Amino acid sequence: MAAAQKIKRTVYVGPFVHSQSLQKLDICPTGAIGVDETGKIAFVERDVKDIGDVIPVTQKHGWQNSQIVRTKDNGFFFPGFIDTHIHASQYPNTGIFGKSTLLDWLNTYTFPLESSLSDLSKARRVYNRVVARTLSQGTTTAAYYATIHVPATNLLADICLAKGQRAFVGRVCMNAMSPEYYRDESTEAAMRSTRECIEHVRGIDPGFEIVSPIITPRFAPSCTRECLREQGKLHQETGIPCQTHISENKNEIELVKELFPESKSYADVYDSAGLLTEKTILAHAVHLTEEEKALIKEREAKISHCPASNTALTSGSARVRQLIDQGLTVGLGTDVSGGFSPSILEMVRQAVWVSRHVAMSDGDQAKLSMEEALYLATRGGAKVVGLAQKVGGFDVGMDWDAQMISLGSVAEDGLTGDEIHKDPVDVWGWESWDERVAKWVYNGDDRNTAAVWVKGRLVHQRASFRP
Ligand SMILES: Nc1nc2[nH]cnc2c(=O)[nH]1
Ligand SMILES: [Zn+2]
Repeated sequence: MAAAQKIKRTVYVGPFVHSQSLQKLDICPTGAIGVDETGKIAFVERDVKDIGDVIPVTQKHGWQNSQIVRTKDNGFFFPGFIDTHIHASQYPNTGIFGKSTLLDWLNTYTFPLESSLSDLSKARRVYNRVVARTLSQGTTTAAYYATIHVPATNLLADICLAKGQRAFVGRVCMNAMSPEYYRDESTEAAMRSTRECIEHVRGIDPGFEIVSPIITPRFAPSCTRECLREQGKLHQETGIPCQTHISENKNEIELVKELFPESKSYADVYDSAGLLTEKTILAHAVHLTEEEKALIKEREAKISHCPASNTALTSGSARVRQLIDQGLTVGLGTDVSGGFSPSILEMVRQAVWVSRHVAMSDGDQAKLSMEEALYLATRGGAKVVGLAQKVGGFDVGMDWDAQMISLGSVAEDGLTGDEIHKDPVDVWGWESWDERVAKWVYNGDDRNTAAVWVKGRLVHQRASFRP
């Protein structure tokens, strides 16, 4: 059964920051957020006169005997990050990509590693670590690709539930153009395995409250038409979300044209199979045509922007400003291990940098601001995974999927050698709140992530954090 954690009513006291809109951050230095026993946000107070004395707030809401959790050291609460695209199975290869590009990278680095997770003890090591690592970096929701293996995929779902990370866990379907040693032997076999994993998740979390299955055709080249169609039928019958890759790399696009000459486009291959819907996550979308963008918008399919991966594999620079301006829904993805980091905070930076390079050729309007990239990492990502009403911000009625950021004490003289390593950010005391957030975005890392909650449950904390 789902880890139905009974939790205590808690008031989270201190500054909080979350996206108000795509362009605007809502920064509230004097906040108090009440989270009830089910992990839902019950109230949000913005003008706590003395955050040292929250009795008046607790009395106002009749929450006298609730637990109090305070920020400290120039800290603030921020919504949990949403990783809309990550290959849990590829985690050991993080940082290993050499000078490869997608299609050779798959054969050289990726298929060998993924196929080795048939060894369940290896899968256990990899999956325990990638869930622990991403939680430590504030990722409260992740859309995971596993491998073709049923036991290992079920294990990933078990680990996410046990550790309390919200997750979409996808058994990868690939019955074409894949190595003999690593492929589904037929459409029937692929669908049987996928259904087994869906039923496993239904068994451990019947309401998909924390862990949900997700139908995962790897990408068009690695599935026969029949296999794509069967997954499309399953997607339409069950309403279970689906994730895949699209238009990442120019050679891949040419390959799809050769393999599916009857289709009008890459997006049309998925659409013809019934895989292009409002519950579909399309990773990359670097080289979409105008027609494809219009079709994706019409189907309300979602986009996962994976800046680190697109740069590492020289796939291209996604025109995110254009995608947003044309009304497409965009979130961020680490795309480990095409991407070199499991950190969504790093993806916020990478999305800003990729947009700067686009701007150097397309003009300033292409630049993404820090605020916009943080929106993509939270509310945008929540829309991509279909949880926009539940997570991504601090609104009453949402779940407390949150992280406490601590920027450390104001910089003093006389730090000893080792102390300088404690905090990656130097705060001087004269910064505005906007400036503090900017310092976290551009200089911060997991050393600043003091604690992480999912649905009100404390799922990660640093030793320095005492709830
Ligand atoms: N980046 C990336 N693109 C893909 N396209 C198909 N499979 C993959 C993968 O594992 N990573
Ligand atoms: Zn991917």
